[in-house]
Amino acid sequence: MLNVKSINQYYGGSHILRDVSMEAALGQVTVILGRNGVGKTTLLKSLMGLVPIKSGAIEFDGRPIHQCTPYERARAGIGFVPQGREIFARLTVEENLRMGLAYKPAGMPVPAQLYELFPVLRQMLGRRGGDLSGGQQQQLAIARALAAQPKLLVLDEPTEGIQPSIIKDIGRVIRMLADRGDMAIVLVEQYYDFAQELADRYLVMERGEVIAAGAGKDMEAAGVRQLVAI
Ligand SMILES: Nc1ncnc2c1ncn2[C@@H]1O[C@H](COP(=O)(O)OP(=O)(O)OP(=O)(O)O)[C@@H](O)[C@H]1O
Repeated sequence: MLNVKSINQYYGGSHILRDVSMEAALGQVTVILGRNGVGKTTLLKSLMGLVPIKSGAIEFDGRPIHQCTPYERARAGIGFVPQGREIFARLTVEENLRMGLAYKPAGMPVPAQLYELFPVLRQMLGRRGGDLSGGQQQQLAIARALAAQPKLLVLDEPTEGIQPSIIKDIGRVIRMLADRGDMAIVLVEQYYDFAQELADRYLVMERGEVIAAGAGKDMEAAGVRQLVAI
């Protein structure tokens, strides 16, 4: 589904991603862990085409996409939930959800299933995004990414600054989406227990490199908790 082959990325003269390779499969949650500043967000931005890579390749659904614009990648079926959520504060919840459909044919409805996943959004359709709590905004950001029914969902630290009950809800939704079997999920996460609970596969980054990877069930035994402890 997603195949990242030895990518290198630079910010100016700083070599940030160093020969990073990874895969994500349908029906699986692939978790990326690592301490602050190791390049996790940069890796996701490279997947989305928000920053250019200098070398390597990114294949999605069997075709190279690393030359494609972010718009083309979204159209190809990649949904992105950015760090910090990036909700449109002055637009309503419903308008935010419609933004997720921006590149779909005009008049396409917001999938009703989103309100089953996040019932709170249905109650708040007319409320401005900026007036929602952090947890509700996170749910809205995920729902907005899901509106276009992506084949790959990429999430950057969805638990950051969110209260425990909503973290649980978000975890349930991520598991459910993966178990449906028609979507691959890539999750960057610093909250170890949440990451471990969801991971089918994991990889750990340090200074722009992948230093460990394996099956989610082996994370504890492999000492990943210690690798990412601050
Ligand atoms: N726009 C930028 N210009 C220059 N350097 C940047 C830029 N964005 C990030 N960096 C640097 O790239 C490195 C990787 O940052 P990145 O945000 O990818 O790390 P991260 O693992 O996601 O960290 P965090 O968990 O804090 O979000 C850091 O050293 C950071 O300072």
